[in-house]
Amino acid sequence: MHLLEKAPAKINLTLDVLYKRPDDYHEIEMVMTTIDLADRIELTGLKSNIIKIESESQFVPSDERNLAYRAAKLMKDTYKVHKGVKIFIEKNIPVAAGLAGGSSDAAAVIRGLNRLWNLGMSVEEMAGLGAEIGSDVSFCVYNTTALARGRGEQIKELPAPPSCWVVLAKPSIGVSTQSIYQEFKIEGVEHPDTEGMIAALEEGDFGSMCNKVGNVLESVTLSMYPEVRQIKNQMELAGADAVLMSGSGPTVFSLVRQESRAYRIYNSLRGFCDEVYVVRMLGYHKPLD
Ligand SMILES: C[C@@](CO)(OP(=O)(O)O)[C@H](O)COP(=O)(O)OP(=O)(O)OC[C@H]1O[C@@H](n2ccc(N)nc2=O)[C@H](O)[C@@H]1O
Ligand SMILES: Nc1ncnc2c1ncn2[C@@H]1O[C@H](COP(=O)(O)OP(=O)(O)O)[C@@H](O)[C@H]1O
Repeated sequence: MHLLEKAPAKINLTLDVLYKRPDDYHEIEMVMTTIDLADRIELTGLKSNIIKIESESQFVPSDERNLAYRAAKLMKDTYKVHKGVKIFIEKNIPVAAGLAGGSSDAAAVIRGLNRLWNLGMSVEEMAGLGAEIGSDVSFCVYNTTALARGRGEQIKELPAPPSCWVVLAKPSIGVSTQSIYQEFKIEGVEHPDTEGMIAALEEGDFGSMCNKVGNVLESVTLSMYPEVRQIKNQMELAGADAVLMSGSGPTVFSLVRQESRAYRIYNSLRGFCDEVYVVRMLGYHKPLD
């Protein structure tokens, strides 16, 4: 048997750090949503009891370091499944970019194997298992717009953002999430208005959503990588309605109401940034005026 799962990227509309925990993780609060830039995961049942990873991308490991492999292994071990699977990953999401590509692949494998092996898991069960792989995997299992708390694994679904354009630009550097959290200092931090962002989504208010974006990790990554600041400045100059770095970076995104302006930003960035995308938000809330 053979099946497909889409694994979309996420962006952070907010990311706040509340405190550092004794287990060395940070207690966080973030509003995230999925966008129409996705990896494609193909699962094929195998008679032999192995997990095989295939991808044409040179950037993802094809062994047990791959988060998709770890998801399949965890599913097999937890549910004592004595069957094999081949996982083909069509990689479209930039790697180590703050877009949760690896986490989304892992989540898609969990959703897909739940179907392939008829395990009957609920979304909550799949998200709980996903949390054992990484902090962003639970959100990716839900594949929606949500408030994530704890170390990222406590998920509360929210209404989808008002429909708009998203321009993404990733400079040609990879950023280690761990190193950004390590450099982060809580003293003097300007916390984003998470409640205000939730209210903006509930009201479907595009302008208010743009006013409330904020990410406390942004200044850490901007100070380490000047090219990220350059992209941010360029997007602001080209007329974005809101500009923010996603996750620990280095991808920066613009939210834009008008399609023509989204392409103006896209064209203004292509000169000095190889990876630029224009996509839409996923999910539908309310059309813009
Ligand atoms: C910053 C965020 C925002 O969505 O995403 P990305 O930039 O990676 O997309 C997440 O918090 C990242 O999630 P994820 O990449 O799954 O993190 P994990 O693999 O669990 O952890 C990687 C490392 O980040 C740090 N970490 C992660 C989550 C958290 N709440 N506190 C932390 O301090 C820890 O040092 C950990 O060792
Ligand atoms: N399926 C996968 N796709 C992308 N990266 C993966 C995957 N499996 C493991 N990785 C590793 O995970 C790290 C983080 O990748 P990714 O999830 O793309 O970034 P981020 O957490 O910044 O959104 C990379 O160093 C990469 O080598």
